[in-house]
Amino acid sequence: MGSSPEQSVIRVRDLVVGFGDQTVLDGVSFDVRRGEILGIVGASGGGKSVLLRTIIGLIRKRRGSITVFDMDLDRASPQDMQAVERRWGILFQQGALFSSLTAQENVQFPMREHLDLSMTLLEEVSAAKLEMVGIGPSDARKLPAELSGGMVKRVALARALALDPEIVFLDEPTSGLDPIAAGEFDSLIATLQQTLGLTVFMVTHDLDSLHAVCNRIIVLADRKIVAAGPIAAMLSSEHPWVKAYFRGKRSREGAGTSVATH
Ligand SMILES: Nc1ncnc2c1ncn2[C@@H]1O[C@H](COP(=O)(O)OP(=O)(O)OP(=O)(O)O)[C@@H](O)[C@H]1O
Repeated sequence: MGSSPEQSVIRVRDLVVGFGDQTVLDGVSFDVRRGEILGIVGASGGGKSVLLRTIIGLIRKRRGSITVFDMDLDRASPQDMQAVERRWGILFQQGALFSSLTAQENVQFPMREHLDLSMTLLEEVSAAKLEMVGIGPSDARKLPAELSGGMVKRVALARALALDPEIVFLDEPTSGLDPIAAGEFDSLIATLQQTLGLTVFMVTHDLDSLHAVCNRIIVLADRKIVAAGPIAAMLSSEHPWVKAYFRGKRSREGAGTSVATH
């Protein structure tokens, strides 16, 4: 097929993923546009993480195509794949830092693997990445176990940004954070997206994140995409799950509060 519009950095078409008898995603198609923050929501166990992990190649799909930076991943050679992987960063659900390495060493890890930097430069660049996410020099020397949950997420984000990626994949980045820390993390993501021009693919349950930072939202239900669009489209959707999620009792609407961003 011909090439896609330039601004689509990820193109997923007719994706089918399953395990044994279970079909988790059944004919999912969507685009991620350059520079947007796309939120993925859906019921617990509905396949959000599976979708993320399939795109990055950790889960094998049954059918469909995934194109990243105009490269059909099925046709990518190992070298092509390596080149694509260098252009994305990933923040896994629990942060997934190496427990025996300090925060700064964790950030240096992908740099050591992919870049040929002197020790001095490695120190400087990793310190700058940590600074960017609000981690100062004394915390940079701590092990993950000595950091708070919010700090671990920040360090994991710095590590995801280590190679200056164009896309970052975030799997529930604010889960486990108190509302203030979650709000700070959201602001950080929005700021980084604006200053670095990142494209962000974010799996989340966090309604505040969806309201505050996502340009567009995709809703997964019954193995398919049942709604896609900005928050306004979610608030006016009549799909039962979308309605319950965005306008139900636990939503801002349901709680009777006005929509405010911070
Ligand atoms: N490696 C695997 N092997 C077998 N089944 C799996 C595997 N990974 C995920 N699943 C199944 O796929 C389904 C979707 O899981 P997934 O983790 O994507 O849900 P989710 O939408 O991210 O949920 P949550 O919001 O609770 O994190 C679940 O039924 C899960 O048990």
